[in-house]
Amino acid sequence: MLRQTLSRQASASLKTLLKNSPANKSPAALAALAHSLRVQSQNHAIVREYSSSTSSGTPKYRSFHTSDINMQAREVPGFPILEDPLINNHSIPSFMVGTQNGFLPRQDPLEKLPEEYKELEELLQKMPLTLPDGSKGLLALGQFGEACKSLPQYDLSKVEDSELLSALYRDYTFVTSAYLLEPCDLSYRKTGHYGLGRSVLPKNIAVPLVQVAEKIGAKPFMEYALSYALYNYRRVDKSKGLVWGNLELIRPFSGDPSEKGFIISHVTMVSHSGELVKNTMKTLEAAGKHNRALFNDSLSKVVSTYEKINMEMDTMWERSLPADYLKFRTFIYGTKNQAIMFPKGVIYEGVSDEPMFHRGESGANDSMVPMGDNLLQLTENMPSNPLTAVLRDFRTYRPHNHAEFLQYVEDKARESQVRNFAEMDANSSAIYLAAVDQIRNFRNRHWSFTKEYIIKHTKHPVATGGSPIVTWLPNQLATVLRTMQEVGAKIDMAQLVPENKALVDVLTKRADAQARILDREVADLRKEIKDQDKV
Ligand code: HEM
Repeated sequence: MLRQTLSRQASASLKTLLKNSPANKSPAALAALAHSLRVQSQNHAIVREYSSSTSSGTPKYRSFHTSDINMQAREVPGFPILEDPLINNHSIPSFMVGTQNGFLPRQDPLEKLPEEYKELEELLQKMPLTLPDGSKGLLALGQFGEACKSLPQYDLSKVEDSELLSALYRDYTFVTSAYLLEPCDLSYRKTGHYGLGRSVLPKNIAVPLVQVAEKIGAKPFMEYALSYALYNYRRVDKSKGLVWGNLELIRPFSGDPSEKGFIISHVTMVSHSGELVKNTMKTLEAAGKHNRALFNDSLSKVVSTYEKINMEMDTMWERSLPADYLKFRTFIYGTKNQAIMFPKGVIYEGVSDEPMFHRGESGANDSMVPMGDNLLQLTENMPSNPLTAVLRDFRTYRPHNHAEFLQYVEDKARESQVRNFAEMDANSSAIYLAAVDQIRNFRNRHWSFTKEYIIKHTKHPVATGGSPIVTWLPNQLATVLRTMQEVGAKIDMAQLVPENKALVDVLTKRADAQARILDREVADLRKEIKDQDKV
């Protein structure tokens, strides 16, 4: 009944939106809008429920049901993707997959809160370890927790503007993480050990945070896309692009230039994701229709887009220095699988007496690599083990529309048998191998980041997202390398055009060598860092 009512509300809002919004003319935009409203109505029905199970350590806050949402989505053919980001629309969610905005928000993030939230805005301005004028902020002085006491408990129940909701969610998650992790940061800077975080989130923070999280269908804790990285940039010159040099952070924790480099590098990479989405959809369509020429062309474009993204990623080394990472990392830890900081989770005062546990902010919640994993059917080639279960869990920590889209790509690739279709033709196989190699390139560089930015500086066994630091990333990288070996071994080299022959030769040899090195590295690091089988 509730669902029917919400559906009726959704279609009424759809009519109003279509009437008022001249930008919504394209069929894809209309389909996406209709879909979003159905999803919104569906989500409202779901996210308000709380799970009763707590003793097992499962989060009390219940996550959404992808399958329910998919049932709704079947009414439109394929997955509705925004061709126009509808930047003037403040009703549909800020995060909706599009061929222009990709996985970035439809509108640039709201930079400053309206006057009625001035106490929250001022608190955030004074929060960072180092303020823009070089002086010490509240976190450096250990005064943030105390300062939170004077924050009014705003009532957010009437807020409906999606842009404002996104900004409030971002800002409350920043306050929450700073509040909970301030003691850990102080302790880490003094002793090199994190110690206990705060275990109770006061109600003037917890209640509005949960209100806004419910409204946008998110977990009430900092997320990669919805707050820390993809909703945290501003263009210096509004007429210029999303490029390094034209982007600043909205909310820093530390104010260190390396923190800005770390976050903004994610944004500049994701700025290419629209192109990736477009060609992923074309590849799926081509495989479904057995259209070899379109398949080769669109999958080649997927490869060249990942190349751009990987080149952008490589600039991380100079934009954010390995020696600086641990200076700002403390604030992005989660409360799940963090036995040292949050052994009993966190109680949200005024919301529930049961503790909640959430994974911390992590690039694992970015959607570009999961989309590639699903398109190339790598996800289903992952071993069936607890580490792969963590990968699945990470996929619930992102905007609903991204999660649904990833599910769609996974289902569609399986239905169209993307890998088999590629393997039926030697030259398509070579392009498929090149696409998997881009995912290898990403994961291999990423594994180097993890060794250089983290493992060299701390023996803390768990990453910010709550995964075991030595074993989790190699679980996926090893799958990629194994897939390359499997595919490479089946290619009939005599059928390849000369450039593909050279390519296949290089890619398969490199995959063999890297697989051997990775095994050795993991075995050695397991001796240095404990608890690597705990997930
Ligand atoms: C200094 C740079 C970086 C470091 C030290 C780093 C560290 C990590 C760690 C430790 C994880 C494990 C998950 C967890 O948090 O529990 C992770 C996962 C991940 N990160 Fe990063 N990261 C960096 C940059 C990036 C960038 C720029 C991206 C781009 C979007 C990214 C995307 C990912 C992805 C996709 C995963 C999941 C990996 C997989 O599926 O195998 N990371 N990151």
